Amino acid sequence: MMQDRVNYGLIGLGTMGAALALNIAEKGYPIAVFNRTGTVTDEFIASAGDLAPHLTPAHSLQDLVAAITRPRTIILMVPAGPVVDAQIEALAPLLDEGDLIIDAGNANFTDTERRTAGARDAKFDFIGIGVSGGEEGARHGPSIMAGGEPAHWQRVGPMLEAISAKYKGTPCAALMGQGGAGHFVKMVHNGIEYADMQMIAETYALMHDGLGWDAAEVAETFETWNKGTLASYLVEISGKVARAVDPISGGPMLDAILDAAGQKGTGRWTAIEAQQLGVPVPVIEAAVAARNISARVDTRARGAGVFGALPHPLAAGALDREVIEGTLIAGKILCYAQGFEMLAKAAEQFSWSLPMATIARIWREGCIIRSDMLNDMASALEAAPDGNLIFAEPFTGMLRKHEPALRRTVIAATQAGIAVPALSAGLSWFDLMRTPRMPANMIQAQRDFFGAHGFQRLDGRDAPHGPWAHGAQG
Ligand SMILES: NC(=O)C1=CN([C@@H]2O[C@H](COP(=O)(O)OP(=O)(O)OC[C@H]3O[C@@H](n4cnc5c(N)ncnc54)[C@H](OP(=O)(O)O)[C@@H]3O)[C@@H](O)[C@H]2O)C=CC1
Ligand SMILES: O=C(CO)[C@H](O)[C@H](O)COP(=O)(O)O
Repeated sequence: MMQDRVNYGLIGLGTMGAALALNIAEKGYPIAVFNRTGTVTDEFIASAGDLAPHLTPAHSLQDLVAAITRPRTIILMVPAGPVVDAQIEALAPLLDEGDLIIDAGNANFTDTERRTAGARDAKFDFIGIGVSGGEEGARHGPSIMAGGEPAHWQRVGPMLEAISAKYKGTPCAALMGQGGAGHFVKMVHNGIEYADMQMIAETYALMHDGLGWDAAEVAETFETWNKGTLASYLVEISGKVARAVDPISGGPMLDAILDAAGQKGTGRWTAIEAQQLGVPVPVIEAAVAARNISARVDTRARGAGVFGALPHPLAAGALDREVIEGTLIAGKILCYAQGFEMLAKAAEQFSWSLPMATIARIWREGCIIRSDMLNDMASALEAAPDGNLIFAEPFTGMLRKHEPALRRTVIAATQAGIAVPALSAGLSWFDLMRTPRMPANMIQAQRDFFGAHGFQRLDGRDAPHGPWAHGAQG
């Protein structure tokens, strides 16, 4: 049998790497694979079935590099951070001119910028790509947000498009821009993912704790919503999750799961970068904070003991399924508007020409935040790439329609002590976005009082300081 010509290699046969390697091999790109723990490689090949002939196992980095024909393209699918640096360092002496390392994990974009710059002095190239879709997506078609130069995209774009998800035949993979652009977009994707998940979880609390619905009613609600405006992967899986039965207790699976959300960092990075850019993304920030609070299980139990446990049931007739659906629709629009505004600001700050409409398009399939709404978002961003989605139809009209539901929900939830931090952060942001005169005049006066920072007058007259300036303290 003729040997496959292998141009690709992959390091890290964990959840994502194994699935991605099979996807790549299946799409006609034979690939050599290496994993730190060699038995994992052997088990991977043994279970690869028909694809095994297109997968070349390697048990050392030297073997991996030797198995790949030049110019080599080697994909890293290992934990973000120092592990990526260690892999690059170990690979560097083995590589030749024109070889390319692709970090496909969830790297912090600043690391990708640093590594890209470092590779300029080396003989190999380096790019970072964001991959979303979990294990299933990696295996059958993820959404891919690539960083790098156009020449890199020319080189690996056809393979990335081939393995990506397709939305009505269009590949959900695209070049975002130079350096860390791909990983930045993936980071914001994950920030939105945190917010979307948190808002869904808040609606679950309203139904479960507030209205006292059982798991079947909650599941049926998510299933119904998934047939309408909210149709999305996260609402779909929430229905499946709510319907799942714990094989041990026989009760709802959700009732058996500890209420402490994990996180690997991408949501937190989104909030940090948003602050650095001066872009308000309060829904995402609230979602990150809610995960942090969820992890403080003991403190919450102490708080319940000292101050009385919450939540209480909702007042009779306070909310129903339609109102909560409208609430989630409004919250989702507000959160995506914040995420896209952050991307537009980053493009300006980092001199990236982020393809805003394309980002919405490649998120329509394959990724965790895929949803029907992204189709209209792509059209709106096509017309106004720098525009805030709340000012674009159909979202302006949808917000007008669903704002009363969001407000009613936040009021009812607050009265019952059902915390809805992401939904209420969305509402406050929306309220501020339509408040011509904020109380920031008080802040300006305070700043001038204690620090002689000055302010502008509404009437345009010169007024470097207020009448308190002479007695300013501190
Ligand atoms: N899981 C998901 O849904 C998604 C994950 N990602 C990102 O993809 C990357 C991989 O994630 P995932 O597949 O879930 O992770 P896993 O934990 O499933 O796999 C990690 C892989 O990295 C290897 N590895 C771990 N530590 C080292 C090390 N010090 N040196 C060399 N190899 C090491 C492991 O090898 P060994 O078998 O020897 O332990 C394993 O192959 C991460 O950056 C993650 O954030 C991106 C999108 C979705
Ligand atoms: O990138 C992903 C999905 O898009 C990964 O699943 C990531 O791990 C999710 O983030 P976290 O673990 O912080 O919830």
